[in-house]
Amino acid sequence: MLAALLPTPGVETVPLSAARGRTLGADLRARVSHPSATESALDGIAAREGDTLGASPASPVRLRVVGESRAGVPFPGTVGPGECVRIYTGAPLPPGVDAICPVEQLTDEGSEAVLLARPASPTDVRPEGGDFRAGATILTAGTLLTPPRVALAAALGYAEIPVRRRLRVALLSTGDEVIEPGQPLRPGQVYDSNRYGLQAMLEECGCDVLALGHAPDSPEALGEAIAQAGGADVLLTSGGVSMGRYDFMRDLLTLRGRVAFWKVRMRPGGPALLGGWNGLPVFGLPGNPVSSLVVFHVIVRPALTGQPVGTLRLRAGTPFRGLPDKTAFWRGVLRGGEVWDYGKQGSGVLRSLSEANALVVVPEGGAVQVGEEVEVMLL
Ligand SMILES: Nc1nc2c(c(=O)[nH]1)N[C@H]1C(S)=C(S)[C@@H](COP(=O)(O)OP(=O)(O)OC[C@H]3O[C@@H](n4cnc5c(N)ncnc54)[C@H](O)[C@@H]3O)O[C@H]1N2
Ligand code: MOO
Ligand SMILES: [Mg+2]
Repeated sequence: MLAALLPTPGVETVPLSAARGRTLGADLRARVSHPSATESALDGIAAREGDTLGASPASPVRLRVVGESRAGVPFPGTVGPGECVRIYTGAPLPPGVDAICPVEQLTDEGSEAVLLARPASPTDVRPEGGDFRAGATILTAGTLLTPPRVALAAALGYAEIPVRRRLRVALLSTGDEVIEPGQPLRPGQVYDSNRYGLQAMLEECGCDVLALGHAPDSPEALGEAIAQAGGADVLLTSGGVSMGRYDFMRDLLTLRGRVAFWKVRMRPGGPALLGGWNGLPVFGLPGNPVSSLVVFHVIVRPALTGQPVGTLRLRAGTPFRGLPDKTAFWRGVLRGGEVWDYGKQGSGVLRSLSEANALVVVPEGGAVQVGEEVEVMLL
């Protein structure tokens, strides 16, 4: 799917402050080492380890204080036998020094420090390059820039970084009965929840949304609406992909574009479609509100972002039924380290999707008993 249909977006440069949620466009090598020098992890005094070995409350060790090393302001000299410097967290270790005694284990008498315990070095020393070394490739192209990775990019020495251009995704709701929220609702009509849910999911994964609004159930109107998607990288539609007389998406794409796949052995989301229209990839999501959002979660988002859906394994607190010919993605809730069936699994029950916090993946033909482990996607 990725190789055949989706464009590889170009790369642009953005300041680090605008990088969160973007995808890295090139490998990043460390421009510096971190730490940039071997430094202390504690506030205390730094000395030669050999001078400190016997220190205990019963036999304190006295060392002459010859200066201090602060973060960013190293001690300029060398520390000799019987000497020490005051040192602070992040400050470079002066030459000759290899042990840190924290303030909690010494008395500072001004010109002398009295050590009451033997330092627990080398754990309190952070070696130069212990996090990363200058020149090493630390972040690779295609990586999603989470907040810790933005911080890491800054630590590597980058003020701006190459990121993949945001995908421009056109979004179209279909259905004669589908109307804008806020209007009076006649019996049989439904507010357009898919448009807002899908738009929010697209924004969450860093896409620019081209809102095409809504088209009624006619091939002509659908064709006209789809033609408005020019300039987008991908089109997402919802509704009209199943078996009804007024479900036109598949026929329309078969006649005027192409269909790469229609129907996926999953529930919800069974009638999902992937096709093309003048070179534009088209995801036809089912109209049922839960189905469209679950297909987005399981298929569309990984395709758009290149990021696999993370899963974990949890014990089932309730049984989960399986389906003979489909993988089921049941709505679940996490409770006491287990996952429980939310119930109300109908594809139109949007409220249960909003209250669930997990999709429980039950493989085709399987069923899960209480206490068994099951694969879970967090929502
Ligand atoms: N005979 C069969 N019938 C159905 C099958 C099947 O295999 N055989 N599949 C069912 C499954 S599974 C699903 S899922 C739905 C998919 O339906 P469509 O994609 O054709 O969607 P519509 O018919 O247009 O609408 C279905 C349902 O969703 C509501 N809807 C549509 N758009 C929106 C929107 N933007 N916001 C909120 N709700 C929306 C619509 O009113 C309908 O209730 O087909 C089954 N049928
Ligand atoms: O597969 Mo449909 O999506 O059950 O409702
Ligand atoms: Mg239908």
